[in-house]
Amino acid sequence: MRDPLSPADRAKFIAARGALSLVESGMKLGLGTGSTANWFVRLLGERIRVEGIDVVGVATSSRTADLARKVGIEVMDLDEAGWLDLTVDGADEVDPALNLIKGGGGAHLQEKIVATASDRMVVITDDSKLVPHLGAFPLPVEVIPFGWKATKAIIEELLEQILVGGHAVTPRYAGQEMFRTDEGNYILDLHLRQIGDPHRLSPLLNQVAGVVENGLFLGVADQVMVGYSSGEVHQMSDGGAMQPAPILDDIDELAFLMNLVDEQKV
Ligand SMILES: O=C(CO)[C@H](O)[C@H](O)COP(=O)(O)O
Repeated sequence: MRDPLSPADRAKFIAARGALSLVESGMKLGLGTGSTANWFVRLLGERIRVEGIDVVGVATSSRTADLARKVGIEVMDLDEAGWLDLTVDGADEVDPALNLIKGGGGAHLQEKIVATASDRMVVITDDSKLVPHLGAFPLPVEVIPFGWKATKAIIEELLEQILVGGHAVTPRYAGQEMFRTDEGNYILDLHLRQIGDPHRLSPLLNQVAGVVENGLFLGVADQVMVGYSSGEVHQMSDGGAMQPAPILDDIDELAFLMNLVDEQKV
């Protein structure tokens, strides 16, 4: 039978399934944002439906909160939850030291707060996001709207001082309007090609007045689940070592996916 998922979605789906095996009843979970994290949220809803496990979720965006409630996950805010057992989220780039670029969906501020308020952060990704060095993906920086052009100019000057040319800073748009984060802020995308020293760049960016948070997640992720379109999933640990990950077999995958197809979600 033809797979209802495209190869790209199969890889994201299987990474999310790999992380599902880390969830235990009683956990407080951070729920990431983006197409890969959405698979995890849908699968978690299915596990709650089938097994009746008792978990609560803290969403990293209003989009994720809406989806989580829809699939039957109890959603709390972070202050109510206090501290989280596990956060599962996607990424735009992952290097062998498990450093990340996030914020392609513009949610990296809440994502970073939630991930760092968790005992463990597990990244779910397809293999296309694995890179030897961060920086080919534009680095998102959330800035407050007040004086954002001045903030942008200072970031450009900073990049000029610490990088060897060839970079650009572009405001993110959603159609004709500037993209707004859940906090009402703007995103500047830094086109850097390669980030030589992310540990140096991250605090420098965050020191600029008007910058709220950048999308570098350094030393935040504990583990990475890498999904492949072949249906395999591997766990990557710090240093880039890979080993096959277990998959829970208590979800009727075909029925779950066909249901989404019927609802035209796939
Ligand atoms: O950081 C994010 C949102 O701010 C996402 O996790 C990242 O953009 C990956 O998204 P996707 O799973 O859709 O490729």
